[in-house]
Amino acid sequence: MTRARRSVAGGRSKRRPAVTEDQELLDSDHNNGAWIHTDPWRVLRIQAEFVDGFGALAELGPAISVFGSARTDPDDPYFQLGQSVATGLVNAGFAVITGGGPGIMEAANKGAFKAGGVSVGLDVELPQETGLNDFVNLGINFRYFFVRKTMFVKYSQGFVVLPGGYGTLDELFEALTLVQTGKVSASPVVLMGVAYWAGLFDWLHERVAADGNIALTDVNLMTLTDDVGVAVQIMADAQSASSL
Ligand SMILES: C/C(=C\CNc1ncnc2c1ncn2[C@@H]1O[C@H](COP(=O)(O)O)[C@@H](O)[C@H]1O)CO
Repeated sequence: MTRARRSVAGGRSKRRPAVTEDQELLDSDHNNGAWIHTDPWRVLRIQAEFVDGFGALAELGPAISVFGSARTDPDDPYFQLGQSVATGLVNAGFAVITGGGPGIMEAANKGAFKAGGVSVGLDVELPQETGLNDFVNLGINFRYFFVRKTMFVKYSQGFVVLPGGYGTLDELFEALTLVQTGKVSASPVVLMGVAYWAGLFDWLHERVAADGNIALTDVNLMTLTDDVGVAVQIMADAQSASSL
């Protein structure tokens, strides 16, 4: 499979930025108030990222986003799980979308790539940026986190979430919030790594739902499984149901 690597931001160097574009936008005291003049123009750059992202992904077809830790080693069992579920998703006719970085992202891209599928990496400018992993065949570089997050949601029909930290939790809860509030049509969310997620799942049941802050149906937006076949079948069933 040929590799199409695109940079939404254009020919940026691979040097680590001292200050990222997100930081310049979000730190309001940055640049001694120069933002008063630069932010209105920054909107055009943000707009261009949306345009380029939409252009690159418009014809992707059915796809599943796989989220998980950037720090998982290739010899970790969760790396193997991420690779296997991505292979299963490709065999079921899905493209696989990740953040394009190391760890679980690389595992999922590897599984998709080696299965001959479309392996998307949505990379983002970070101070500790590592660049796209070697198993991405449709790669896009974003400067703005929120633009990139829009792409995960807009071009995925479901989400598979493996163990991870704040980044993964942010992506998981964004997907859940959008489904819960009806901002996107019901999309399956599968958590893989039952031992890892069980504590969170129990807390959501026993504390968050019990206190009335979410409904039990909100907890049930997620399925916990370690079984690749089950995860893939959930995505395939949802896809068939949505195309009826
Ligand atoms: C931390 C290291 C590299 C970071 N590189 C990343 N590249 C692309 N996407 C990333 C990166 N780090 C986080 N993400 C996104 O968040 C999720 C993982 O975050 P977590 O905090 O590690 O759980 C992941 O799904 C990405 O979308 C050097 O090791």
